[in-house]
Amino acid sequence: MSVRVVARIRPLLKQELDKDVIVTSESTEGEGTQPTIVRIPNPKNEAESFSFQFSSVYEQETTQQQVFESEVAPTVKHLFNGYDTTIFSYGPTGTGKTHTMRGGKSLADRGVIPRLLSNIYRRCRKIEKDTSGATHVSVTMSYYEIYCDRVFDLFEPPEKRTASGLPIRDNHGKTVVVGLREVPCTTLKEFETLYDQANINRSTSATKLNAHSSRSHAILTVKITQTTEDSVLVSQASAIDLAGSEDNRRTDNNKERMVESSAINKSLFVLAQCVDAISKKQSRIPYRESKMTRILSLGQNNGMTLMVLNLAPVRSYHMDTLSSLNVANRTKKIEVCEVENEPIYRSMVKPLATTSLAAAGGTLSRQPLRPLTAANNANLYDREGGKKKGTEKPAKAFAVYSDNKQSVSRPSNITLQNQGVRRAVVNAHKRPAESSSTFGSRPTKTHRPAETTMTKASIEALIAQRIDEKLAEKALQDAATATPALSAELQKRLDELEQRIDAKDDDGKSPGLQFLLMAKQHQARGEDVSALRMLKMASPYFPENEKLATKIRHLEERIKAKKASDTTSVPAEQDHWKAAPAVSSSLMAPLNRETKDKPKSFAHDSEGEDDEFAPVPDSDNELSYASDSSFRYKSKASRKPKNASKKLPIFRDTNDTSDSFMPGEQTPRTKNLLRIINSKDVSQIKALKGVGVKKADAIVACLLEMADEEVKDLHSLAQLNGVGKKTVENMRGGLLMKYDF
Ligand SMILES: Nc1ncnc2c1ncn2[C@@H]1O[C@H](COP(=O)(O)OP(=O)(O)OP(=O)(O)O)[C@@H](O)[C@H]1O
Repeated sequence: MSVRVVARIRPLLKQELDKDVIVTSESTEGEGTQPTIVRIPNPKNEAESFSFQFSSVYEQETTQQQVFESEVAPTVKHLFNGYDTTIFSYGPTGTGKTHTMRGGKSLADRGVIPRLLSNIYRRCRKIEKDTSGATHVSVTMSYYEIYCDRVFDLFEPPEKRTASGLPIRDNHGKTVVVGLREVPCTTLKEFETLYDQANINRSTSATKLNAHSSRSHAILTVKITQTTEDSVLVSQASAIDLAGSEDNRRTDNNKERMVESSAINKSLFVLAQCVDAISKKQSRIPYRESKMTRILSLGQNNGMTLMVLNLAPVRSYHMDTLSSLNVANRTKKIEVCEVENEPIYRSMVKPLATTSLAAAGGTLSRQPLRPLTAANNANLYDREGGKKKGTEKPAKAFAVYSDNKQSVSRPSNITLQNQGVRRAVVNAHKRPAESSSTFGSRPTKTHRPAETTMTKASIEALIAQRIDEKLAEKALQDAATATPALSAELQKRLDELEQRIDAKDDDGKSPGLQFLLMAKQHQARGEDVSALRMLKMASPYFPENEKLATKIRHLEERIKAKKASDTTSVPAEQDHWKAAPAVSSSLMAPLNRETKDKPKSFAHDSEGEDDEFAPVPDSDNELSYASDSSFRYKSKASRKPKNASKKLPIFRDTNDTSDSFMPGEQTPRTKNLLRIINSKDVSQIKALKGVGVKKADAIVACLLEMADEEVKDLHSLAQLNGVGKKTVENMRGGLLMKYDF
């Protein structure tokens, strides 16, 4: 299933005015229903607006309790059934991330974390009571921050910190923080004391944009261990309060804050890159470029993931809000494996490892994945407030044993990294049950629950094997369609640099090197504007470094020269972090324009800031990181429709002789229709003539399957499942003629 993304718009702060509110919510199902759309004006043309659809949108007046009850409480049941959950808040500085996660001191103000713990303890007591003490539930937690790309244990007082922080390591595909304390915590009261104390240790400072700005990402991991006479089940909840992105043109940050801010922005920038790379199924996901992304492992982590996108409603956040909406919009497309942790039978418990797991949490290694369970649970996250059919924990499909993992050679042509499904496949291959060489590696009969028979086990093993085969097939297909990797030579150089950085990292010597690495990577891909940004972020770490200053100067000059020579198309390279909204520009907004606006123009019209935010692309696809040219808005005239055919001018209006399938000959009406389709926004698409909810859903499903492909012309549109020529004519006919100028 995908990451669930919800947006929360915070109320106005004292100094903010009603007249400056630009972010609003809407519901698709009519008045009184839960909004799902965030609407915000196009900064280039306020007569237009962009809409972004999420699973839920919480308006200004939403209480802490409402957010918790709707989003987090339903996950607790699954947590106790053995599923891991990750909840993280994301958004610009001062938008309410800490308020959402931690909240205030009063009962009503308590945020997601204290409420979650309160819920967990209540459930612990209930389980113990219901089983008359036969099940014992223990809760332990770790809490740490990533400050300037260094990891610090928040349960340790600051004076005990080493300058370089705690090292992180990869451990069988999981990121672990070495030496992190894992503290038992038996009551809510104990938790509150610990948590409050730890939060004092967290790095916060006053900035111009937030009097109590978090200067670090904070990760709380709660591990729940349910022990019965013969089994141990471990699951964990991770709650992550990310630091907010900062536009340093607005912060007036001093040098110290600037260094923090660079580190925050860099890690969030990498997160945005990871999100983009995952959603484009690229073979290289840049997780390693920041500790936060290594730990968060979006798309790699199993279990349920909830992203709360925090937004400020006012104009001063306009660009930051758009950037965050854009990233969140991509995040919702990330698929995560929903895998249930399996109980470990007590006779099989292994000795505890010496390191604490970070994102993986805990000292027990996770059990082998169970593809069948994962498949069964695809719809587990019940959002409709009740039990969905089939959302109950599925009956165990086959007996569960904690065997020693066997090393099985990986299929050579499957990329193992970064793909939840692929990892599931590989892990599945490690499952002893699936080994074709009988069940010899299974525990001996004395280790098994008495009621399990060999026949049943073999049937289950067969079923599991078939499922694994199917998953392997899918992984192979994915691998085949993945974007080609960087050249081997370039990749090698980047890897070497990464290793050097890793080595220095542990000494805490040079986080600035990481910016340089990223600058190099961007330059290698020809992304000069992003490279420049990275070099500038690196510069506080290398004050008075002439070479770096010269490099920055040269790059600036090159970008300027490029702009000058490129006046027809829009030369602005999209900065990933500041990326302009790639989504659904509103259908209604252009239609509602009262002024005689020209059709939306993406022409580059100014220097400076606009460079970063300038043009609003028609779709996600144009926000590619692949090359400089991919950041440009190609004039539509220069686009080659995929299946262009000169012989098919079938969708011409009688008054429109120019519209055909040839590049450059589409009328504004056709362009508008394609823009609406490519927005993948169900609410817009269903508003087209002759398209209902069902058809709109089918179209969006088709588009999602096409991954990065856009529908480039009417002919391609007519090829989509359930569309056809007539529907296209209807859709197009229903759009106002005023676009045909
Ligand atoms: N839903 C809300 N209701 C009331 N006040 C809120 C709400 N959300 C945020 N605030 C207030 O807005 C201010 C900024 O919130 P907060 O510190 O949580 O932002 P943040 O996103 O965590 O910022 P940073 O990234 O700088 O840490 C605080 O004064 C907070 O109390």
